[in-house]
Amino acid sequence: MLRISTISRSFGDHRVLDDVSFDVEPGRMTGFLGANGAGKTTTMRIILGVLAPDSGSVTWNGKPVTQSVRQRFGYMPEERGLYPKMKVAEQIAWFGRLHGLSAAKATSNTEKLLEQLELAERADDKLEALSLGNQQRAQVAAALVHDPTLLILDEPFSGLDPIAVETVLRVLRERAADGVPVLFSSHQLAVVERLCDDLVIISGGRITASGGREELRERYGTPRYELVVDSDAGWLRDMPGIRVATLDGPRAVVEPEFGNGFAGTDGERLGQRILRAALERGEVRAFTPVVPTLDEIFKEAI
Ligand SMILES: Nc1ncnc2c1ncn2[C@@H]1O[C@H](COP(=O)(O)OP(=O)(O)OP(=O)(O)O)[C@@H](O)[C@H]1O
Repeated sequence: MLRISTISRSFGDHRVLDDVSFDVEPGRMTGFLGANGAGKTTTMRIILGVLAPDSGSVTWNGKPVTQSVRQRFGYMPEERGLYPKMKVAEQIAWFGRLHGLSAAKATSNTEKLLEQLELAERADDKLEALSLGNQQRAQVAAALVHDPTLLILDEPFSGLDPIAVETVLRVLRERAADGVPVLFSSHQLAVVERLCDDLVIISGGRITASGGREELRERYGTPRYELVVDSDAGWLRDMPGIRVATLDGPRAVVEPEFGNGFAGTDGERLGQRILRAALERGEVRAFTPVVPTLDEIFKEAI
């Protein structure tokens, strides 16, 4: 497991990271979400040892990260680092050699990855001849070629078309399933919402929320119910203990006025009271919990 503990970093008098702590667990895809300039890249650079923190520490399986441990990490930097004039397979294998693979292993890993990333046909083309999306697939291959113990990827999905997103995702998921912790940054909510198991949200250099995706939904999203009846649901406005979030004739979305929403015993009782009141007035077409989207959580957490 990778543990980031109370890391702070300033550039001049600009405090870019402020007491940042979170874990990246084996076997999980952890999405690192934040607006431009929130501090994602700086955090990743510190994990990779490219940049030193002013205070705080990074540990791998409980120990400080040494150079030999770091050599086994896989990193896809924000400023993509491949050589435009070099052939795709040649340079991916070369990256494998830089990370200590034998020539034979570097070649076989490269071939397998290019196959998986659907780039095999472009193996002997120069990188610059590839579309931007394909260049990005090659970047992913370069980060993975040495079978890393940890994967840190800066915006790996940005600029990819939906098919390429699926291809890259399949490859990353396979690594995660093998027990590799995967941390990937993104400022695209929709991408992260679908792809991550765990989520770390950073805003202005501070972690504002972190945890399992479902757990965060429950913790941060305001729980609501949608009620659909057979006549106007305006009577909900007079019901004590709830607030009507939206009302459109027979269709309403309600949330508790105070406390922990509809979670817990009190919340459940309140839910049942709303349902009974609706049944007393006629037919109930639907009564369903509304799961908050990551978008709502993100807005609440920053
Ligand atoms: N070397 C540097 N010198 C001065 N300021 C820096 C340096 N590197 C980063 N910063 C500043 O630190 C802040 C965080 O930048 P960082 O690149 O970590 O954010 P980010 O979340 O990765 O954003 P983006 O999505 O735009 O890449 C920004 O205000 C940036 O201008």
